[in-house]
Order: sequence, then C-alpha cells, then structure tokens
Amino acid sequence: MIETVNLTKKYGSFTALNDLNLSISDGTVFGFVGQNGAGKSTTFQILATLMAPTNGTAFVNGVDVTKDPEKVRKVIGYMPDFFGVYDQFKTEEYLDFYGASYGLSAREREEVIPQLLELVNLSNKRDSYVDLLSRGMKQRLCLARSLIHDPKVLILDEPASGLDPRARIEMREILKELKTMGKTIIISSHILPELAEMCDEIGVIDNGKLIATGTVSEIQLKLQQQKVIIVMVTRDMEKTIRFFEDDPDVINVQRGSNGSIQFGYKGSDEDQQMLIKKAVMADIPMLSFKQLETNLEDVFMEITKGVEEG
Ligand SMILES: Nc1ncnc2c1ncn2[C@@H]1O[C@H](COP(=O)(O)OP(=O)(O)OP(=O)(O)O)[C@@H](O)[C@H]1O
Repeated sequence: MIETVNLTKKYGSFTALNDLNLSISDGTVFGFVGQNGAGKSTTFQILATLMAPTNGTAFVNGVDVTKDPEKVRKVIGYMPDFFGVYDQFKTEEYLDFYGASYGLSAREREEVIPQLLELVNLSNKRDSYVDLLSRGMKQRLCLARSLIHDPKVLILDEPASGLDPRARIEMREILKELKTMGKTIIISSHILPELAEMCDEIGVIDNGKLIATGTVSEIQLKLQQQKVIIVMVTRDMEKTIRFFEDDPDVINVQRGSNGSIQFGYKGSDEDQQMLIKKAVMADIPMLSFKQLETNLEDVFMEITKGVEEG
C-alpha cells in the first residue's frame, strides 16, 4: 500500500507538489502521468525517502516515510530517472556491489544475480562494462539493481524514457512479469499510452496537483469533460464545501486560499446553471462562481500523444 496525505513540497517559494492525496493498494500497477515538471520525480523522491516533504506525509507499506525512512528503504526498490557513471564496473560486479550494500551474503548474491540478469535479459552481458551497454540495457540493469533485495514496492521514475520502440516493448514485458510476481508498482511517464497497457490505475498530475485518477478510459473521459470551477465565499466554508461535494457532477473539491474553493465539474452548461441556482437557494454566501480557463486540454493533448512522438 502506498498512500500520500496532503503531500506538499516547496522549493523556496515555488510549490512543486500541492496537497497530493494518493492511495494505491497492494499488487496494483499505478501509472503516474504528467507533463515535464509536473511533480512526478519530486513525489517519487519523497516516497523513496531521499527528500523530506514540506508538509503532509506518505506511507509505504504502512510506514511513514518521514518517521522511519530506514524501514521504508527495506521494502522499496527505486529506479531514478538518471543513471550514474560506473565505468569501473562490469554488469555482474555492479549488481554484486549493490547486493553487498543491501547486506546480501556472498551466497545470496550468487543465487539472486543470475536470476535478475535473466529477468532483465542481460545474462549475455554479465561481463560487459556497464558504460558500454546501450541505453535500454542500462535502464534494464538499473531495474535489476532496484530489485536486488526483493522489494515489495517498486518506484520507477520514467523507466522507458529515451528508449526506442523495441526497447520500450522489452521494458514493458519485464514490468508485466513483475506485476505477475505480485509487486506493487508506481511508475511515471509523461505519455499516457506508454502506461495505458500495463497499468491498473492512472493518476494525472499537473502543476503539482492531482487532477484525475482512475482507469485509463475513465481518465480520458474525465480530462475531456472536466471543467474547473472556483467559488469565492465570505464565510461558511465547511457548509459550502459540503454543498458542492453533494453534487454528483462535482469532483475533487479543494479548499484554496482566501476563501476560495476549487473543484472539477463534469455537468453540462444547463446542469451548471441549476447548480448556481441551488447554491443561491441554499444560502451559500458566494461572492463569485467562475469557470477557470484551464490547461486541462493541453494536458490531455500532451499526455495522450503517441509514444513515437513523445
Ligand atoms: N531542487 C529543486 N529546486 C528548485 N526547483 C525544483 C527542484 N527540483 C524540481 N524543481 C521544480 O519542481 C517542479 C517539479 O519537478 P519534478 O522533477 O518533480 O517534475 P517531473 O514531473 O518529474 O518532470 P520530468 O518529467 O521533467 O522529470 C519543476 O518545475 C522543477 O523545475
């Protein structure tokens, strides 16, 4: 289980993650999709205990990442979106080095490393220098490294980025195999079709905010249909939030600053007129009700691009 609770990260005055709430059950493959700079790597680095959040927290396998990072590290495998330089290592030595750093005995390493090389199709490269591997091979080696201690949870930051179509398919096949092994996987990409086939659920992040979650087809529908509304009230914030939450076309009501409330709306223009009327009749002290000019359409266009174009 992976859970984030109001997860917020600020870099100076810039908010990279804004009140992110995610819940991913055991055994799920969860795709985290968003444009460049949306906040994916920031989320993953917090989940991997490499960075502390500014506010909120996250739980991995029930353990709070801010309170017991050591325990979290034991159950996660993290694949960052960059690959370091390891010119002195051959493939097998590289995995051996990581196995030893995780405290695996020589015997355990001897057993597990050939299995991992087999899983990522690198058995025939065991004696090659890491720096001489192709990009796709390096990515697969990096994945093998993240699996060395048999973690329950995998956090994979753009594992298919920069790969050619064939290497992408290879990566996808390996991930499918990991899914059948029962791992909980959170995987990011800036392209929805890349994740569509292998993920049970998808979350879309934009400007540090989660703007939609669900299955791929649910997401596509939501992003196409959703408007974003901002309501300003002078008082009765809680009552107003409850009022809008009760409407079946309202999604994801969030409290903003200075008396504002923001939510997604999937009703028609007529439904929206009714909603305003009902709000007035319910004595909601609205100063304004405004439909935002959103870039949801841009997000939709960007993340649904074909993989070849991405
Ligand atoms: N150390 C940092 N200092 C300041 N700003 C940062 C820092 N790290 C990230 N950011 C900013 O935070 C935002 C989110 O970055 P993040 O790397 O999480 O995005 P991302 O969704 O992973 O993007 P990409 O797909 O390009 O990897 C970006 O605007 C980025 O410029």
